[in-house]
Amino acid sequence: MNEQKLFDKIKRLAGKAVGDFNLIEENDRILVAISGGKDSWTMLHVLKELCRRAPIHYELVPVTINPGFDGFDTATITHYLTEQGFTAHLETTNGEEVINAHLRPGSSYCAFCARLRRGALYTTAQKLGCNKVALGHHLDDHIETLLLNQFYSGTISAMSPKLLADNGEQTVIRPLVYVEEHLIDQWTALRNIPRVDCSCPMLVRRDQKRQRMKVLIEELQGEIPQIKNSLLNAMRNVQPRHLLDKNLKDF
Ligand SMILES: Nc1ncnc2c1ncn2[C@@H]1O[C@H](COP(=O)(O)OP(=O)(O)OP(=O)(O)O)[C@@H](O)[C@H]1O
Repeated sequence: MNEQKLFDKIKRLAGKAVGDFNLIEENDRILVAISGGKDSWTMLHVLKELCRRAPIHYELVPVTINPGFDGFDTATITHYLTEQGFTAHLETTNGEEVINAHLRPGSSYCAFCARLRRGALYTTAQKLGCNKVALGHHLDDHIETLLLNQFYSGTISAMSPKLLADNGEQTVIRPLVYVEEHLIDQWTALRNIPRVDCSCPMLVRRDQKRQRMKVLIEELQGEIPQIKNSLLNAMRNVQPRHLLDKNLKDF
């Protein structure tokens, strides 16, 4: 597929998610969370294009949380945002210091860092008058989380495409929920989109459990070609009657 066809496909899938879950409404001011990685850049391009053609009015406000790790390349992020016609909002946190001081032994560095970042995103959304926060999680992220939670946490849950944040103020949206990661990989490579990583000292050991889920799904895909769609459908087709949760059913 060429660059345009790939982008059209990604845009169609994101547009479907926006419609299915009512992700964007009139006069929304959406904080678009930009890590500098492929997923968030793709989300920004798609939302910008959908915004251009939308029958309703909404605004996009890209925001990057600088986690404070040495080497985090804010210059590339600012430059690319400016090139795309946006103003860069950078918020610097002392993430590394907080993590080093408060992370309990055995807890996940990445998960702790993500929680801190989420807090910083909500605070920034409030400061900038944004009622929504858009995150770049794609279909593979959703189904990996579904498996991770079953295998390691003993819950049947994943990530919602639309969820009121814990602070009760902002709504988190995930417009790439239907977009497979390989489409994003291919499109960002063809389009020469810059890739900035978080420069975290744990980067090489990062998310090993998630990586395991990724490999497992890839392995099974040989045998079950529709596995990703099937897992996506499982999240849309919960049958509490056939589960064991006493909170969902009287026994
Ligand atoms: N430093 C950050 N500043 C702002 N938003 C962030 C930051 N890091 C992550 N996010 C948001 O959270 C989403 C999920 O983060 P995660 O660390 O899982 O990234 P990822 O799957 O590698 O995505 P990406 O390719 O965008 O980096 C990102 O797509 C982005 O929207």
